[in-house]
Amino acid sequence: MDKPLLEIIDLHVSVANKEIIKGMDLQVNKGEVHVIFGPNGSGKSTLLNAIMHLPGYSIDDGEIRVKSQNIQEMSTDQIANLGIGMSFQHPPKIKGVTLRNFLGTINRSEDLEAEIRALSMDAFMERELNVGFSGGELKRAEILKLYAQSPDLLLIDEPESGVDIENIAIISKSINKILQEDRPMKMRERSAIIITHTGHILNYVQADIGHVFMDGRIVCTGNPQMIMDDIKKLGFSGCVACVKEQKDQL
Ligand SMILES: Nc1ncnc2c1ncn2[C@@H]1O[C@H](COP(=O)(O)OP(=O)(O)OP(=O)(O)O)[C@@H](O)[C@H]1O
Repeated sequence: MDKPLLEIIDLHVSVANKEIIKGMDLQVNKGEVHVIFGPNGSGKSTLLNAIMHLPGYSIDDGEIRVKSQNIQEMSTDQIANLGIGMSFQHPPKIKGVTLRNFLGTINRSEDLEAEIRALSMDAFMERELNVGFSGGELKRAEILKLYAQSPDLLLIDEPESGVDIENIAIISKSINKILQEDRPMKMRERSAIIITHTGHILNYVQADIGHVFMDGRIVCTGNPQMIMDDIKKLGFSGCVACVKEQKDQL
């Protein structure tokens, strides 16, 4: 059995002195795609930002292990070098650095030029990174960045927000390529955590495990499509009622 790619144990994270993640556990194994659903402001982005040790996110308790290594003392760069890549919900603009220069410094893929064309990013290569990019262009650039980086674990924050249906299909194709969807499941080396509001991405990217994240914790885990169907029918208030009912039965 391979070691888990990511283990999160009783994690507590605060931002601006406010506790946002209140004790959560998660394990991601090689080849698994996890999807996290949750209401606005519940702490989903905070989770991904904390895994990457971005500034402003304080890990107050608990542990994050990547490939069995405790990453507590590691910098964002060191975590990325362990094989974790993140695409942001709101990617930062970087003036003075072109998309071409940026990709050149991180590229580990063999066929980047083909993927630049597949994501229709040819015309953006000499532009400053994310400066003036539209919503769809930002997301295509983020996924191209992940493609170049070819990480073992992809952290994808809201790939479909601000993106039209055609672009979701283009972005998903690229995500599937990174996730080696052409291989039988057991042969896939890469994993992902995808945060989604609409669940639209599930029409294109096959997810194995779904989680509902509310008030700083995972409150439910199961089949992603079934969870999404329930959320569409009953809303997140339906999740609250379901979790309460299950607790009452214990
Ligand atoms: N730098 C910050 N300063 C103060 N509060 C912050 C900061 N960053 C995040 N928060 C707060 O932390 C909470 C969780 O935010 P987060 O972005 O993780 O939620 P989310 O579940 O990803 O939300 P959404 O679905 O709306 O993107 C929110 O209440 C947010 O206002």
